[in-house]
Amino acid sequence: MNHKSSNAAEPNLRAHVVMCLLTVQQGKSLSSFLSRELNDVPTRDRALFHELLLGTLRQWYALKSISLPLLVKPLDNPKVESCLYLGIYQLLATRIPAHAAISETVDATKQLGFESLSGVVNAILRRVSRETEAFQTALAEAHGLPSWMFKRLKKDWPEQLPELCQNLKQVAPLTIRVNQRHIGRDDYLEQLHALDIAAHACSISETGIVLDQGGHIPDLLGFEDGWFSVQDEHAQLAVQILPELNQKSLLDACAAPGGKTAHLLEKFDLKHLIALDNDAKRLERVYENLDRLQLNDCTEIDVVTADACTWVADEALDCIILDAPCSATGVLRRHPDIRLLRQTTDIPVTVALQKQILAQMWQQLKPGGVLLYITCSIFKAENEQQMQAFFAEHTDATEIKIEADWGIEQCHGRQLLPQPGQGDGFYYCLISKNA
Ligand SMILES: C[S@@+](CC[C@H](N)C(=O)[O-])C[C@H]1O[C@@H](n2cnc3c(N)ncnc32)[C@H](O)[C@@H]1O
Repeated sequence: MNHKSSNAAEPNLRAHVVMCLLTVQQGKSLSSFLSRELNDVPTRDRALFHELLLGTLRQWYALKSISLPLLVKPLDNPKVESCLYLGIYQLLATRIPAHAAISETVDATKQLGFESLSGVVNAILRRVSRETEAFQTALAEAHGLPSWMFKRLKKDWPEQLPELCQNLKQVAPLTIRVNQRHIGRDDYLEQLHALDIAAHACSISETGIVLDQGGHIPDLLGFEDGWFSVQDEHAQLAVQILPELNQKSLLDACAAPGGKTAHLLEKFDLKHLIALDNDAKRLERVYENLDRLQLNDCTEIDVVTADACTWVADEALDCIILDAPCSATGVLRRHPDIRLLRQTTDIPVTVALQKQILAQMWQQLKPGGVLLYITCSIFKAENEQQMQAFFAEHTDATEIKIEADWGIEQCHGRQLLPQPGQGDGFYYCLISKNA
């Protein structure tokens, strides 16, 4: 990405953040470019750069709603608009002194070539800095979602809506899954505490630990030796829900980057595991993860690049995990760019793809076998309603009710919504094929 300014001055950190905000507005996901951009940032500034970029995206629509009334006429300029949101974010949600936030952001506006509009940015930021408390209240009260997403969630979760919107604006905790083949959770926690690392056991996942402070994960005890993986608590429930699978054949139908594949191998002594995905690049991460976790030689493993809409197994399988491609609205806290990237028109397309993959995978399952359908979506169209359509069309399918004290029971399956300090939004439905 070229983030050189139109004048000769080297762009400051805020200008660099604004260029990244613009890249997201143009439709690129953070995961496709963030690590490259971070490499261009001096080490001492990386944490600040990361916080400003993700924080502004997290609050994007809330910042938009509170800044609109401050404009005499619409800015109609995505770069200057981004400068404004970034500036307001710093004033209302960080400890950066107001004078520094304002001057750096106004400089960035100029460096990006908008000298004439820098006065508007300056005036609005000064006003926000004079009335911080009122604006902080407005920011906290804003739902912070694009209006189509808000309307859909209002329809799907009317009772939970206010809390849900607030929770979606939070930062997700850093959660790991302990590799039971190397060390037990209690032992690992004890070792972390002995190193003065604040951490606690997850309440629902049997293998999860929440790290109370961030940090550089590869430096954490046992990382190189495969003692743990980073994985959301609610994502860890997939393997907890499944029946015992020792000596069974299993297909992980949308496997990359292999979070659930690895967890399956940590828990069960499978006869055969197929990890399938249509993204060869993402599948490389499955090899890397299984290698680090030392899970390569405990089972016969095939990693397959193929389209799950058409792929046919050589032999029918005992169990299929279908972690379907989805809107990823359940993981907005970890991927705040999804707020800007996802469009309402994406949803029916995604639902149709899920339906096609599900129908194809169902044919690869043995009679008597089980399929676990998973999404990290909080939209009913991808979850409960997808399952209603599936059961209506597949008379050889019977739901196995997930009896649990977590999540919300749906007419089919269970829905987890993002919880403060805990897991993300996930949906699970367990289905058996009539023998
Ligand atoms: C939610 S992610 C899977 C996460 C993975 N199960 C884990 O736990 O690490 C969904 C995956 O579906 C894959 N995918 C999307 N469309 C697909 C298709 N038609 N066939 C196979 N895989 C597909 C994507 O490449 C992506 O890796």
